Amino acid sequence: MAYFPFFIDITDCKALVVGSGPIAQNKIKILKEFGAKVTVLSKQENSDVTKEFEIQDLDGFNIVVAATNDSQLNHKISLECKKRNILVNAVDQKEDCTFIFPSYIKQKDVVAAFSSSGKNPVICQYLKKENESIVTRQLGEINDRMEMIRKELKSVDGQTRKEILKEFLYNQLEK
Ligand SMILES: C[C@@]1(CC(=O)O)c2cc3[nH]c(cc4nc(cc5[nH]c(cc(n2)[C@H]1CCC(=O)O)[C@@](C)(CC(=O)O)[C@@H]5CCC(=O)O)C(CC(=O)O)=C4CCC(=O)O)c(CCC(=O)O)c3CC(=O)O
Ligand SMILES: NC(=O)C1=CN([C@@H]2O[C@H](COP(=O)(O)OP(=O)(O)OC[C@H]3O[C@@H](n4cnc5c(N)ncnc54)[C@H](O)[C@@H]3O)[C@@H](O)[C@H]2O)C=CC1
Repeated sequence: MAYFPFFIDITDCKALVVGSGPIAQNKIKILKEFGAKVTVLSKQENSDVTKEFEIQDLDGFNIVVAATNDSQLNHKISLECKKRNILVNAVDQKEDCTFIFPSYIKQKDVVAAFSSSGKNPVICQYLKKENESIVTRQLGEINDRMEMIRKELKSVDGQTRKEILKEFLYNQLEK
């Protein structure tokens, strides 16, 4: 079954990443790019908390990424998060994830995200590459401008508003 693409506001969510190797670093960068408050726990020095993981380390977090190289530990973290209704991603096992990271293009607040529902991340990378010429920086900037215009058009009837907004968008794209 395909996964449904919820877009979720994670600003100021408390995220815990267990592990600080290259795979964890990528997830940390992404979570921070979308405004989450990230704590990194691992046995390595390049973490906020340097220690062996224990279950009570999950206390107080809304999002957890199990990014260790120990698949049994990642599985254990996932089970505990599921019990506590904490969103969990395990980097080595799709079944241990209650959410997965897509491949995405972000231009300011415009976000295009691609998923294979965990079947084949390389397809996601292909889709990202193919769409980079459409999801441009310009589109991100136009989006900001259109937010203001849309607010000003609140009192205009729906159909007219839609037409004005579409025309504005296409005009801007031609510039
Ligand atoms: C389920 C998921 C969970 C999650 O991580 O969220 C997951 C799981 C796994 N990935 C594995 C391997 C690889 N993953 C990548 C790349 C990406 N993987 C990402 C997401 C996801 N990967 C989630 C599903 C997303 C979906 O399909 O919709 C991307 C999109 C997002 C990101 O991580 O940033 C990012 C591309 C971003 C970009 O470039 O834009 C590459 C390619 C590369 O390295 O270049 C490889 C090597 C090739 C291969 O093996 O396929 C393995 C085997 C691990 C092992 O060997 O042990 C597992 C475990 C398993 O399959 O169960
Ligand atoms: N989802 C994805 O896109 C991909 C996932 N992977 C998976 O990601 C896993 C991690 O990869 P890397 O970052 O390269 O691994 P790594 O070996 O560089 O890092 C492992 C990290 O886990 C920490 N760790 C291990 N046991 C711990 C414990 N008991 N308590 C606290 N911290 C602990 C280590 O201190 C280290 O920071 C791989 O084993 C692989 O299965 C690999 C490729 C892509």
